[in-house]
Amino acid sequence: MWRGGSNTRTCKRRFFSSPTRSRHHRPPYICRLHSRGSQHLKAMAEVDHLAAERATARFDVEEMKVAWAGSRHAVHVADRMARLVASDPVFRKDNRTMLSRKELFKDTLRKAAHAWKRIVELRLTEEEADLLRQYVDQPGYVDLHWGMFVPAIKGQGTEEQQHKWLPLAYKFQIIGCYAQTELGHGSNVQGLETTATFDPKTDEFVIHSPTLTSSKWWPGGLGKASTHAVVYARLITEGKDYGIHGFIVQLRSLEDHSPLPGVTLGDIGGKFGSGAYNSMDNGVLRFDHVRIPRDQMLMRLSQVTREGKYVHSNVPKQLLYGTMVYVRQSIVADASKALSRAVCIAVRYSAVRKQFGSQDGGPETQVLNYKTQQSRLFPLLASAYAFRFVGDWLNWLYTDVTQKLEAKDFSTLQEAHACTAGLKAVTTSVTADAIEECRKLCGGHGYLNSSGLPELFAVYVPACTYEGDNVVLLLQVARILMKTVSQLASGKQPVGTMAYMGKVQYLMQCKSAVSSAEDWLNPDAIQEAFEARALRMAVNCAQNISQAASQEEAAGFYERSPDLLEAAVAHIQLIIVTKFIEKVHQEIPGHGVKEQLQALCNVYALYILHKHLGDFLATGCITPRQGALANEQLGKLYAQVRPNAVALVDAFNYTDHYLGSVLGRYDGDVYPALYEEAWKDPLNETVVPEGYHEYLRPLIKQQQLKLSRL
Ligand SMILES: CCCCCCCCCC/C=C\CCCCC/C=C/C(=O)SCCNC(=O)CCNC(=O)[C@H](O)C(C)(C)COP(=O)(O)OP(=O)(O)OC[C@H]1O[C@@H](n2cnc3c(N)ncnc32)[C@H](O)[C@@H]1OP(=O)(O)O
Ligand SMILES: Cc1cc2nc3c(=O)[nH]c(=O)nc-3n(C[C@H](O)[C@H](O)[C@H](O)COP(=O)(O)OP(=O)(O)OC[C@H]3O[C@@H](n4cnc5c(N)ncnc54)[C@H](O)[C@@H]3O)c2cc1C
Repeated sequence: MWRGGSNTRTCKRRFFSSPTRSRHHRPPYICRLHSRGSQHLKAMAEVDHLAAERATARFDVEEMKVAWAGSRHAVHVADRMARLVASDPVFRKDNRTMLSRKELFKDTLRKAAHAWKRIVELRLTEEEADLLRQYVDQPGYVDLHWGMFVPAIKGQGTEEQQHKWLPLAYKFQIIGCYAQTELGHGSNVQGLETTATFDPKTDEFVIHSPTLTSSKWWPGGLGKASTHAVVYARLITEGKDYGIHGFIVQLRSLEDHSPLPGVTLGDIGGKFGSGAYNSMDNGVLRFDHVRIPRDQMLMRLSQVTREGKYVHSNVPKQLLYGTMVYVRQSIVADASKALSRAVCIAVRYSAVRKQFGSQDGGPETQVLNYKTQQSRLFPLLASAYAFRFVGDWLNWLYTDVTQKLEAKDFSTLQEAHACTAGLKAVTTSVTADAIEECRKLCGGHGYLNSSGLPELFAVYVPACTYEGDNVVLLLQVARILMKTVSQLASGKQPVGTMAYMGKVQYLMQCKSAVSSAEDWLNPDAIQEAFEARALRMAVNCAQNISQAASQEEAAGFYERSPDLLEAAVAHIQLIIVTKFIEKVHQEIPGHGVKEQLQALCNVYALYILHKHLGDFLATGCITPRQGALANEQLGKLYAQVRPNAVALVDAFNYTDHYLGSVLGRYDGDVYPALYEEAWKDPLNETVVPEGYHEYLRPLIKQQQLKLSRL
């Protein structure tokens, strides 16, 4: 083993004591490896430091890959696309955090262009192309082009409008973004100020930014790349303000990319962290009476006639928010990806890392064997699987609602809104916190950029804000919960994910029958406790709001909003638990796969129960003794997960390129990688740093002079 410390220390001392080394030297450890020839390096690379961990797995990893990806086909396609990206030098990303903003942005343009070239050359399907872009793993204008601009036209454009604009977008003859948020308003969409005033004389809309706060602010891809935008503005015709509507507006010349007359635009500046979301050109945009033809108003939901008459189709006006619902749904699926990446890094590294516990010169303890490490890490592993399955279900729900909308059935619109908003809020908040927890689980090395975790955190954390601030979205769920509770008295039966509220008589007074730790393995016991908790919290809020008799209902809601948030979270956690339980009830092929998922499902549910024990106790759903039994069972489940942990993260099937982490390497050969990575830092290009002669030497000399005078 290379870790015969003394050699390394000698090399290091010699290296640091040599002031005359040339630029781009290699560190002595690496030289030593090279002097032994590439054969030795190859042998080193082939060592699987995690082989022993993989050997203890009690299930078929290949079949778990299928369960995770959704189908054998999905595993196969994802595998092909991940390898295609990993083997292409243009998609290199290990230097990303060292690039300046300008270099990073150019690198993003280059990657996007190259990805498109490969998609066309290889005639990739839409599914393959989406995966390829995902594995390129660098936020950029294409995300908004495909993710919001195209869906906005599809969802809100008429057939003629789709016919005109979509082929241009599909072939990248135009590049589009989604320009909704303004400097003064993001959450409050109805408060947007940009105006689109119809001029019947010319059959045009005049798009204008009347105030500083009406400047569009944040849209991704707007700053530097987009030629067009779907702009949300207040529609004014015949002197009347009809509220927010979408318009397709050209922003830049298709010849030289310069802004069109009346358009002022640019990038809004650097963002949190190195690399990360700085590859995206989030932009600012102002209009000075910019004219567009009337037929560039997205007219599927409402129209303005040639004469300037406003006509609203007989559909709910909230369909205007359809693009946001679509993206919120995809963000839930993305949460499981980001979370599983972080967990994969932390689990593999925790199996490699050893601290303390050596007896008689024997090996030290793998940190993964510490119960505290397990109790912090395994719930996150379980959450990654939970979010994956609830994401699949949400995708089904979204497709189902879309089909119903096509048939003018709007009955499930509220359910789609509540589920997408609530699940987006809970999964992104948990994932952002979990990435940070994984960083801590990796100790000091987790703080290095080369661990991949700082960048993953920085790129992920805005997910708690974009597509709806999580608190604002949870309050939407709470409002729907309150509406549902208020309708119970009239005998209206709740449907979909609210259906459990129909069992109000039972759930308000039921007592958990759990009397041993093993009883908590019964899914019915879990389901009942979660349903009772969620319902009782919602009913308590409703009672508190109505008891504030002197107040208007809205004022009561406002007063009680912190409690309402918690009630909304309880409802969403119930959905996640329910969908996980439903998943493990299905037939799942593969030796031991179902058993592992069952264990993870129980970990997820009992961890939430333990974490929110106060809710369960305060609402009287369980007793303190039952709470303690749940915790006892949780400990047993962690022991069950332990031998399978590495294989459970292998099942995510991530390439080392996609993970982008020296700590999460598949082969677990962490230390040489960490060591080599350090030398790549630009600061190590010279042994004596720039600035030495200007600042360090004079300081040291001055101090020496002072001392010599004493
Ligand atoms: C290392 C590198 C790794 C890289 C990879 C890491 C992974 C990264 C993953 C990336 C994934 C995706 C990338 C995405 C890019 C993000 C780009 C971001 C884009 C944006 O942010 S776009 C802007 C989004 N803006 C918002 O979300 C605004 C939020 N506000 C609102 O939605 C609304 O204003 C509101 C809902 C809060 C309030 O609306 P309002 O009209 O005022 O009405 P209310 O009075 O509250 O409600 C009225 C009724 O309408 C119902 N309602 C509200 N919304 C909807 C809806 N969407 N659908 C259906 N019904 C709705 C509401 O329930 C009320 O009903 P009621 O009258 O009570 O019956
Ligand atoms: C990285 C990134 C990319 C983005 N991309 C786009 C894009 O492509 N296109 C686009 O149009 N927009 C985009 N946005 C904007 C984004 O959608 C908004 O920032 C988001 O919707 C939040 O709105 P806000 O900034 O107005 O927050 P605010 O609403 O100002 O939030 C500030 C605080 O007020 C609280 N708050 C607000 N309202 C309430 C309430 N009613 N009750 C209780 N608390 C409340 C919030 O919880 C938060 O704590 C992006 C944002 C980011 C960060």
